Amino acid sequence: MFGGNKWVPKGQHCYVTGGSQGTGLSLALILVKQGAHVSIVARDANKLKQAVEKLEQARQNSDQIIRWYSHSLSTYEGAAAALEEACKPFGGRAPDVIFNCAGSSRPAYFIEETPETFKTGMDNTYWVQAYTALVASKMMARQKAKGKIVFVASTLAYFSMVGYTSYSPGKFALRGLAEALRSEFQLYEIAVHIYYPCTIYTPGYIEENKTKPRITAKIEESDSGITPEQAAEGILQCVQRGKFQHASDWITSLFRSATRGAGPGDVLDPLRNLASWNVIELPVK
Ligand SMILES: NC(=O)C1=CN([C@@H]2O[C@H](COP(=O)(O)OP(=O)(O)OC[C@H]3O[C@@H](n4cnc5c(N)ncnc54)[C@H](OP(=O)(O)O)[C@@H]3O)[C@@H](O)[C@H]2O)C=CC1
Ligand SMILES: CCCCCCCCCCCCCCCC(=O)[C@@H](N)CO
Repeated sequence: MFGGNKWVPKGQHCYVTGGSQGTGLSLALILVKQGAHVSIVARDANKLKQAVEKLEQARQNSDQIIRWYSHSLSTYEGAAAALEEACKPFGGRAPDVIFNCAGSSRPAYFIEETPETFKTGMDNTYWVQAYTALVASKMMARQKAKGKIVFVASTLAYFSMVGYTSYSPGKFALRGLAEALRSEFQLYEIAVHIYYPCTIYTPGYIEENKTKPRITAKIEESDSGITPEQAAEGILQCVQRGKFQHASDWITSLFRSATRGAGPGDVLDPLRNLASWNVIELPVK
């Protein structure tokens, strides 16, 4: 209760999806520096190789297993193959922690979406994390392993706005999944966490800005954003503080406390609710 059992990465197998760049790579680096075994998964093999070179430079001891796996995680087959391969060096044992960082966003006006782009939006927000949770939890339950599963959502999993019709529904869905799993996985002692970042200055952010409607970018100016290192620290804090849900910025905390769902709140929520009671509608007026 008083933080006595802080999770320590050293010697743990951390499975980091989206670990080839941005937030996932920053997280992988922190974990390697703290002595963890780290497996990173993404699609582009070249980026993965380069990322592993960086991780190797941060290695703390010769026992650390640091590997990359190239798979698309938005299909069940890809998610299952990636996890199976990554567990081989550990004798097939499930990872201690699954960090679901993979995801991407392609903002646009809704009427510009096609059935394909609209569906890809869901693949790269919801399925890209949900299938990994499914294969990993089957493995953990079968092995009676008390693992941890962490999701990375977004401020846009608490509220949505113009430009994000192909992105925020999938992030909202991750929230629904995490809340259900938090309840259900008490059966297996698998811990579930979900982190809600605001804007993160990453390669993915540069990419999404190429299609972002100007009005969307304008509204986002209220959010000062964080670095991938700060986001990685936020993800780690979820696990180390044993927090089911966590955000690193006040705007996201405001939206969380105003739309609380089934997760536990904190003592500042009543104050936040007072503060957000009228302002929260700003972006849609
Ligand atoms: N940047 C931001 O402003 C915000 C980001 N987020 C969320 O945070 C997470 C990290 O974002 P960010 O750091 O910007 O990431 P980046 O866009 O910079 O990197 C995304 C990573 O995920 C991998 N990836 C994407 N799609 C797939 C897929 N289908 N299968 C396997 N790997 C995939 C990419 O590799 P590859 O393409 O080679 O597969 C890459 O490693 C994402 O879930 C994102 O939605 C949330 C709020 C704000
Ligand atoms: C007093 C309250 C005022 C509230 C004003 C509204 C502020 C809007 C902040 C939007 C933040 C979006 C962050 C997530 C971005 C994201 O997930 C994408 N970059 C996708 O990667």
